[in-house]
Order: sequence, then C-alpha cells, then structure tokens
Amino acid sequence: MKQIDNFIDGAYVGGSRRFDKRSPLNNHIIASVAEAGRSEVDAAVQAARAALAGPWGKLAVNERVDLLYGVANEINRRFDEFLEAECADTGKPMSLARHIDIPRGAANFKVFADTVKNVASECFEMSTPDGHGAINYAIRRPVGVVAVVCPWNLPLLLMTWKVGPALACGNTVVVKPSEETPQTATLLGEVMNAVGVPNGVYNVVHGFGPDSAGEFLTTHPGVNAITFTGETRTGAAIMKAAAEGARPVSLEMGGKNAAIVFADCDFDAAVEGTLRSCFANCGQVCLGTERVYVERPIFDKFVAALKKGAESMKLGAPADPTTGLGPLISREHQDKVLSYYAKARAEGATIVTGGGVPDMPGDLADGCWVQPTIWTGLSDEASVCREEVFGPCCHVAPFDSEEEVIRRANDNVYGLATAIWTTDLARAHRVAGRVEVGIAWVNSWFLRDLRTPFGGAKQSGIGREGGVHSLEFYTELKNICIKL
Ligand SMILES: NC(=O)C1=CN([C@@H]2O[C@H](COP(=O)(O)OP(=O)(O)OC[C@H]3O[C@@H](n4cnc5c(N)ncnc54)[C@H](O)[C@@H]3O)[C@@H](O)[C@H]2O)C=CC1
Ligand SMILES: O=C(O)/C=C/C=C(\O)C(=O)O
Repeated sequence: MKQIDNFIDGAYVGGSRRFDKRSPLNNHIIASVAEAGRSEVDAAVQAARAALAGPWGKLAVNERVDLLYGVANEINRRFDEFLEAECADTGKPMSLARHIDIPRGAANFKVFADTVKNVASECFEMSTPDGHGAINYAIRRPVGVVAVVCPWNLPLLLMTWKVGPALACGNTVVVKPSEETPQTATLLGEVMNAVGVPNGVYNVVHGFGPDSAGEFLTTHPGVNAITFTGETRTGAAIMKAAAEGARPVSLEMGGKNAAIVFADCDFDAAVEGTLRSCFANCGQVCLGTERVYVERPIFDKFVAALKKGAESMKLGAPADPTTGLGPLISREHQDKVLSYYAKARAEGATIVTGGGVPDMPGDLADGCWVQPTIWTGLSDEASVCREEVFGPCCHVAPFDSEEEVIRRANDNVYGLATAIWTTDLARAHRVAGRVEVGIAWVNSWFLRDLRTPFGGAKQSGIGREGGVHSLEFYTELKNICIKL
C-alpha cells in the first residue's frame, strides 16, 4: 500500500496520525496518508515564511519564470505518473484526465509564468503647485505565504490553478489537498525538488477540514492570504477564519448552473455540449449543468436525445478506453447524491433515465457508482432544481420566452456559469449579458482561455482568478510617488 506523507521544507515527513485513502472504484484501501497536526502545519507555514526571506525571495522575475517552465516540463515528462495517481484517487476515466486534468496541471504554470513576464505596471504623471510635478508608478510585491485549500473533483488542475500564479508572483504556498485526493499534490513536491525550486516554497499538509489540517492552516497567523475552491458553506467558514488578521480570501464555490437551449440552436451541438456539461467527471464539476431549460418546440426531441446520449455512456474503470463515466469520489458523496435521487422521486419527478445504482461487475460492485440520471416534470422549487447535487444528473424543463428563461435561470442563490445554445447572435449577447453568473458560455461549455477572469457571482464566489486577474489577489500593488 502507498504511504503518502506531508511535504514540508523540501522533505517528506509524517504526521500526528494517519488516515486511509480508499479507491472510489471498489472501496479498497489504496494508501495510508499522514495527517498533519498543528505542529506539522506550523512547520509548513514557518518553512514557507523562511523561504520568502531566502533565495526564492531574491530571484528576478525571469529566474522564477524559468523555474515554473521547468515545473511544467517536469509534469509533462512524468505525465503517466500523474495520470495514474489522479485516476487512482478519483476513479475518473484516463481518457478525461489525459486531456484535461494533467495537461492543465502543466499549463497552469506556463500561463502564469508568461503573465508575470509580460504584465506592465501603471504610471501617472501629475502636476504639483511648485510646477515641478511628480510621477506615480505602481509595483507588485508578493502577498507572502498563501494557504491553498483544494477540493477533490479536479485535484491537480484546481490546485495548480492557484499554486501557478501564487509562485509566479513570488509567494510561497502551503497546500491542503482534499483528504480524498492526496496523491498528485504530493507528487508535485518531487517535481519542485527536481527542478530546483528552493525548499519551503511549496509545502503540502494532508488532513481534513475542521479540527484538522484545513482549520489549522486557515487559522494560522503566519498565513497572509487564503485561496479556496469547494463548497459554499466551507468557503464561509474560511472567510470567518480569515477575518482574524483581516486576511484576503479568494473563494470559488458551488453552483447550480443552468443550460438554456433555444429552438434555433444547432441541435446536435447543443445535445453533445449539454451531455458533457451534465455528465463529464460524473457531474462533479462546479461549472456543470444541473438545470436544463429547453424552448418548448424542441423540448420532447431534446429530452429524447439527452436520454439516448446518457444511456450510451459506459460506466467503468479508468484504464478502459471505452469508459465514459467513473464512480463518484466516495461512499459519503454517493450517499449524498442518492439522497437527491430519492428526493426527486419523492417530489414527483418523471425519471427519464437512471435514478439508482448500476450493476457493476466483480469488485466494482462495491464502488461508489450511480447511474447518469435525467428528470423532468418538477417545479423550479424542487430540491434537485435548487440545491447543488454535484452528481451526474439534471432536470430538464420547457420554457416559452427569453424573458421567462432568464428570470428562472437567475432565480437561485448561486451564480457560477451558464451555457446558452442559440444561433441568434443578438439573442446570445442579450442573454449572456443578463444571466447573473461569472462565466457565460455561448454554444460551448468549459472552453477555457486561462487569461480570462474566472469565478462566481452571488454565493458562487468572491474574486476572480485567471490571467492578470490572479495578480490582483496574489500581489500587493504598491504606488510609489516621486516628487520631481
Ligand atoms: N468545486 C466545487 O464547487 C466543489 C464543490 N463540492 C461540493 O461540496 C460538497 C462537499 O465536498 P467536500 O470535499 O467535503 O468539500 P469541502 O468544501 O468541504 O472541502 C474542500 C476542501 O476544504 C477543506 N475544508 C473543509 N472544511 C474546512 C474548514 N472548516 N477549514 C478549512 N478547510 C476546510 C477540505 O478538507 C477540502 O480540502 C460536495 O458534495 C459538493 O457538493 C465539492 C468539491 C468541489
Ligand atoms: O478550469 C478551471 O480553472 C476550473 C474548473 C472547474 C472548477 O473550478 C470546479 O469544478 O471546481
């Protein structure tokens, strides 16, 4: 069985106790993970503070950029190890992780290396009463030690989405991966050492949230800023922790995203895109669609096409190239998703397909599987139409007008993403402009340009990351005013 340790000051170290990591495929224990107690978290934060004052803090931007390019290249060189580790922890199909998770792990370092290399700073000349004038210019400095608290759905992708810009800006980090997915963050420690990132710049502490590494890290006074992706309730707890010391937070949280399908859409593209947005990564993507609104003239045809698509998805093990869908992350999450399947039944949903646990062969029968599920017939007030399920499921409802569908799409506490399917360009602009979200896709889903602002409106988030927007969080902008 694998032994997974904390990574502190460039070395692998144990913890106060250990916990088991189980495979979502069959619930077998696959690793023993060292849980960081207060002392390990403290050591990680101290190492990160010391590294700020060491050689890392003295590097020129181009030297940091070279190191980050080195990290990206080393991830690519060890691509298969990262792939194995990510798929072992999550059970996700290798075909998915090969195209999304691992390449994005490398890209997240390159993109932010390029950003800091190319970003200019602002300068304002001003007049003064003595006629000599003054010049203001702004420079960026790292915020210091950044705590990076991560979820389990896209572990390497989401962790490096924060570590990449944090390091590019000259900070040091202490990462708390999800207890469900400890492997790739740990492997990244080897990469950091191999390419010569100084000790203490990248640290990893394993464990849980409350009364464990998550809480110890986010309440640690040596942490200067906290960035988090995960559930909205957890984000709120982290905000409270950050209030002590008035530390900045960047929060990317839950969603209850709508897809809006107009009758004039490219039908096949809308079906294919909606299937992906509902079911990719077994529905465990914060940007995923769980509410589908379809204009009435194509409603029946669209539901039939979605049903056909969902029923053609093969559930299976990661390495099988025919696998379209893996299991959910854990027994606990399977129970949560199945409780929503039961609620939908109890609230009177028509089950178009799915709604239960599939028969899986051999020891996969003990895994955390659920069927891809489509419902119709519920009101917008039903639990599965209001609350984030985070599973492979959606409710499909008809609509009759643009005004109506915008109102219904916006009638939710979350505001992360919307996918709009139409061939009417003017309508696309109108609807995209009015949906209350951080990201609106037209005729696509999860099409990501890493230079663009990324984050959620309403209870889906605070702040934006991506491109220069990440610099707003990971640097202190300082104005220098020179009187001439
Ligand atoms: N990207 C997203 O929007 C995600 C949403 N979720 C949703 O959240 C639900 C619960 O999943 P979890 O992994 O338990 O999400 P979570 O939000 O509880 O956990 C995310 C991370 O925060 C840490 N954490 C938890 N409580 C903490 C605290 N008080 N202080 C500091 N760190 C803390 C966890 O250990 C983990 O590393 C899922 O069922 C799903 O609905 C889960 C993962 C990602
Ligand atoms: O592309 C990204 O940077 C992020 C994608 C997905 C999430 O943030 C999520 O599922 O939490």
